[in-house]
Amino acid sequence: MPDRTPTPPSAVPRLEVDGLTVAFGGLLALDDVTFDVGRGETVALIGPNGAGKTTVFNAICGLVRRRAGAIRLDGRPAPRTPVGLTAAGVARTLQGLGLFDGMTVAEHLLVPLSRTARAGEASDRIAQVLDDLHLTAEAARRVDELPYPVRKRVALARALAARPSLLLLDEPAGGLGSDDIDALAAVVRKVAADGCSVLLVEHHVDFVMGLADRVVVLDFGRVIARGAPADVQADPAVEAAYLGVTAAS
Ligand SMILES: Nc1ncnc2c1ncn2[C@@H]1O[C@H](COP(=O)(O)OP(=O)(O)OP(=O)(O)O)[C@@H](O)[C@H]1O
Repeated sequence: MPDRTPTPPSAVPRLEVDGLTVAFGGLLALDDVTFDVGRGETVALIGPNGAGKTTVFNAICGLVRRRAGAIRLDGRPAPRTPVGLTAAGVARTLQGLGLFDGMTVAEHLLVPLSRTARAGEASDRIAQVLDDLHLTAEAARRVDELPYPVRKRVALARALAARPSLLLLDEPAGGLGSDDIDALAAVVRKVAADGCSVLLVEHHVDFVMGLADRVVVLDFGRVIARGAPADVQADPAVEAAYLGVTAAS
């Protein structure tokens, strides 16, 4: 008898990247990359410069053409447009932050809410996110007047404003000091505890190992290791390709 037991919804990963292959001309930037992120899970994608981490994000967001492979959200093909991805609960931060000089902190948070939330709901949500990210005092400040660590918090706050259920974080700890990194880790832990899935690209090894439930290691576009942080850290192939380099630099 075939097993007709329906798969419980919680068993379907929030994000599946399945056999993802991306080429830029003759360069194979991603070669058959497969991993998933469960609900409320934090998965880190690490690897040396040029390994293909940002290209994974760009493929998930429909910004690069796939040569092969599938990307699924809750078991269904992921939308490939920004509007479709936002509607599907996906939010992303960028390495370059992507903030708009001249706009205030609060105005940045209004952007992702303007399509969906009613006015009262939007202002309540903005107040909540500003509070969560310790940005209330800066709400009316122009972002170009703020120091870099605060600008980074604004970029994260904007990504969180619409309550994403999948958050893609591109080097969130880059350029931050240890106090800001600890505060960031606390925010990400809370977001994940509330059920949001997090995919994290990051070079800061201590931050990754302390935060991620699982780690996927890329090198030259291929997955060379995956598993619990301690197992990945102890993997000789990872040491040779990445962590040894990081430790020495
Ligand atoms: N638009 C593009 N056109 C051509 N080559 C590209 C493009 N984007 C990325 N690449 C190349 O694809 C490879 C993977 O780049 P990617 O930026 O994804 O690496 P990464 O792991 O994110 O690196 P880093 O840690 O430095 O951000 C690199 O060799 C890069 O030069």
